[in-house]
Amino acid sequence: MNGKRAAGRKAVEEVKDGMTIGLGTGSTVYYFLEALAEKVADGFHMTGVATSQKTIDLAHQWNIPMQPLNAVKTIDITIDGADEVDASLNGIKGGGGALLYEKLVAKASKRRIWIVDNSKKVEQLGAFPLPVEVVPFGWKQIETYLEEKGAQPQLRRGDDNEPYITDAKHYILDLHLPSITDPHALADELDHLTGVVEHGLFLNMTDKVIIGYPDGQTETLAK
Ligand SMILES: O=C[C@H](O)[C@H](O)[C@H](O)COP(=O)(O)O
Repeated sequence: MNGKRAAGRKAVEEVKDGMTIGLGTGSTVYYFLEALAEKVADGFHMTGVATSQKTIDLAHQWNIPMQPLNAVKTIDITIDGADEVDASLNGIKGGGGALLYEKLVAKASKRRIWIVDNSKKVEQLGAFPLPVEVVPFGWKQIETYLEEKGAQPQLRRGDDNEPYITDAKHYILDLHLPSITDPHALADELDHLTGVVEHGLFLNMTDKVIIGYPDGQTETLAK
């Protein structure tokens, strides 16, 4: 068993019959969805709200009942992955490009749980490139500004070498920062930058982190 699978399958214990469940994105969430689909096949009732087209596709494939975010009043719990998480349970997300919808779903959720393997645990955020979602119009201006700030932005590209396009039709600049000493100050700056739609700093946005280990064990960090 790998750590991602251990964390993904453990998270299924957090969901209860009748819940509206936010469904994150990524290779760890894949295992959660797989386990959830098994429960649904056994008669478990739930409504899923996806954070990406990839997750919608998987949910449809596995007969997980879904509704769009606009169709639900509130989300009971969201299970999502993360690219890095520190001891204060702050994290970087968006390695898979889903940060905008993930943040919207997280904000609409009463409880939020991240599932990660042990490689994602860090002392300080920033080794993982920080995704910043920007509008395509004038993205070069934002790149230049961030370059001058020393953030080493790099336009994310797809396999075809064309700019990667998010589900909301934006671009992503990945920032290569040496480390993030003050995530709150950086988040504040990015929040106020014209043309930036969202960034991958998720601060105070999870209640619990389930960490999976290669031997199949899990560890839980909670606030
Ligand atoms: O945009 C993608 C999400 O934030 C993912 O949850 C994150 O990148 C972790 O993905 P994975 O579980 O594949 O490492």
